[in-house]
Amino acid sequence: MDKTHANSTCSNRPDLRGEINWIPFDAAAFVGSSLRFVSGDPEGNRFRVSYYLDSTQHLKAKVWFGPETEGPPGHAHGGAMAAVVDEVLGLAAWAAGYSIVVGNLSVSFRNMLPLHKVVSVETKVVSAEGRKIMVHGRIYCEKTTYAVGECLCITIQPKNINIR
Ligand SMILES: CCCCC/C=C\C/C=C\C/C=C\C/C=C\CCCC(=O)SCCNC(=O)CCNC(=O)[C@H](O)C(C)(C)COP(=O)(O)OP(=O)(O)OC[C@H]1O[C@@H](n2cnc3c(N)ncnc32)[C@H](O)[C@@H]1OP(=O)(O)O
Repeated sequence: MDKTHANSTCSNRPDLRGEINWIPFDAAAFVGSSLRFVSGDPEGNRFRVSYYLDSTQHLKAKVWFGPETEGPPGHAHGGAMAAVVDEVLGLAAWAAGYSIVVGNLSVSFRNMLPLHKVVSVETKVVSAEGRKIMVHGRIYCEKTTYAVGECLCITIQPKNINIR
């Protein structure tokens, strides 16, 4: 057997089920098929993602970090975590009704994230002032926080966006 996978859960389907009271959120139906970089390959070895809304309508995600997200040996690349924060927090603004792109993203890496792990992402739209929508969030599993993100989203004209 390939040593890399001998002790991993990679060959098993990661459990991306939501928590109690989370309702599945169909991101592709909502924003079109362009959102592929992080969540577009549900059978792949990079990320696998399921989206949900919690009981307070905040966007949540379950994310599996596969072997192709590797940075430090056995752990996720910081850019992989940043990409997840970018997509999930940006999508949270869309789910809250804002047509945005991300203008500024700040990510603090708090703990190394082991490969093959399923983690949760929580989001909260914390303010909306003019065109500036601030979304906060974090990647976590149980009591461990892997990354914290602050995402400044800027509204754009929906007519300038080609959703497909
Ligand atoms: C894929 C993204 C979506 C693309 C649309 C496609 C389909 C839509 C459908 C679905 C999408 C759904 C979900 C997407 C969710 C997540 C995707 C991941 C998120 C991304 O991956 S998304 C790509 C990366 N993203 C960019 O590629 C942005 C490049 N950039 C620009 O397109 C412009 O730069 C823009 C539009 C941001 C602003 O340009 P602009 O000319 O319209 O407006 P302006 O510059 O006047 O700024 C107005 C006020 O925002 C302040 N402001 C602006 N930028 C700031 C910054 N960085 N920091 C602090 N403040 C900032 C100004 O200071 C001013 O503030 P004030 O009014 O107070 O003076």
